[in-house]
Amino acid sequence: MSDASYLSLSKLTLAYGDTPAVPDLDLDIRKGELIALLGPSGCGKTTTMRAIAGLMPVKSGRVSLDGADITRVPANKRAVGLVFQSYALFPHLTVYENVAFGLKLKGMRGNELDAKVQSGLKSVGLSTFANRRPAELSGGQQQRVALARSMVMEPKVLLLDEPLSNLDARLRLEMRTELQRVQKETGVTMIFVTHDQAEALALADRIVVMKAGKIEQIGSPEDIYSRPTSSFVADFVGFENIFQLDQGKLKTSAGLVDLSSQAPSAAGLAWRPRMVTLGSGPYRGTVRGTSFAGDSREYLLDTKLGPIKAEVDASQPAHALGAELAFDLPVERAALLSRFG
Ligand SMILES: Nc1ncnc2c1ncn2[C@@H]1O[C@H](COP(=O)(O)OP(=O)(O)OP(=O)(O)O)[C@@H](O)[C@H]1O
Repeated sequence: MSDASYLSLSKLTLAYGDTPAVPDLDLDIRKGELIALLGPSGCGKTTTMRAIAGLMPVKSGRVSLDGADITRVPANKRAVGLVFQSYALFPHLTVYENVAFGLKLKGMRGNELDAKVQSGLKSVGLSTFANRRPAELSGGQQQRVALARSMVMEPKVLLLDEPLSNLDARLRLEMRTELQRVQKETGVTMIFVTHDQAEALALADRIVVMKAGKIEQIGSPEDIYSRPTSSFVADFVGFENIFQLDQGKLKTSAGLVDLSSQAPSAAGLAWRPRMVTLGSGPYRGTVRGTSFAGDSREYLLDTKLGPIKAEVDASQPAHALGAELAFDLPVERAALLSRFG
């Protein structure tokens, strides 16, 4: 095992009966990494997590962890923790008893048990809530109990399935920081599933973008945000102006359109709205829609390239609906897509 493959999925194929869900997946995760599995509904995120946890039979391929093949090892013998979106706390047990539950099953008792539970509660800031029951806690606090309950088991890998999706916006931000802190403090390898790109960008060391059971791109948050390599990833992370290149020109519904400078070698180009130059350039558009977003203003333009979205600083003079504007899609600012469609 190298450092780069603490948890390794090799040619992993997963199916529900005869319906394939994940074909031939390869993924290597380093010890101590915080990984986000990101992708639209149905792309296979949960299925992949279930296979790592041992809750899904593997059709073919291999899962290895810390140098051992765990493909056929039962879930409770894998040292893999799982935190569900619904927390799954025992309602009749106190916070303390919930955190102690798994340790007791392992036979831990007395002072050793007490010390572990106290330290688990402390690590998520819930020491003073030990005697409450789950129903007497906020969603964020319940999530912390679920986290503490998994962490005290000292898993080699902790899997979190949409861990923040049941929380309101403020708690979500709070728990993001909390998750990151616990992960950095303990150094546990964490994989979390999300379909929220902002969450993945904010939390992860590396993001794995999945599409239809396959990995579309793996990279740092900066890579995924700024350098998507396919039109699918570009679209998923908020690029709006996405074009296929054909003979060095932009392919549009009205035919091929020249670029404003030499075409790079790529299958396609993509621009975020704020990468579009508004007010000068070789193209013309008519303002069809405008929306104000505090710091910026977004324009929807009707153009011969099709609809173009541009975003400018709100301090710039506003343009009225129907105004004719020049614009540019600067080639040097575009994301270069090596795969289109
Ligand atoms: N119990 C099941 N039986 C049959 N097919 C299933 C089952 N669970 C999931 N699938 C299928 O497997 C594929 C992957 O589903 P999975 O739940 O892993 O996706 P996901 O990315 O986690 O989606 P979501 O974000 O909606 O949870 C989908 O095509 C889905 O329809």
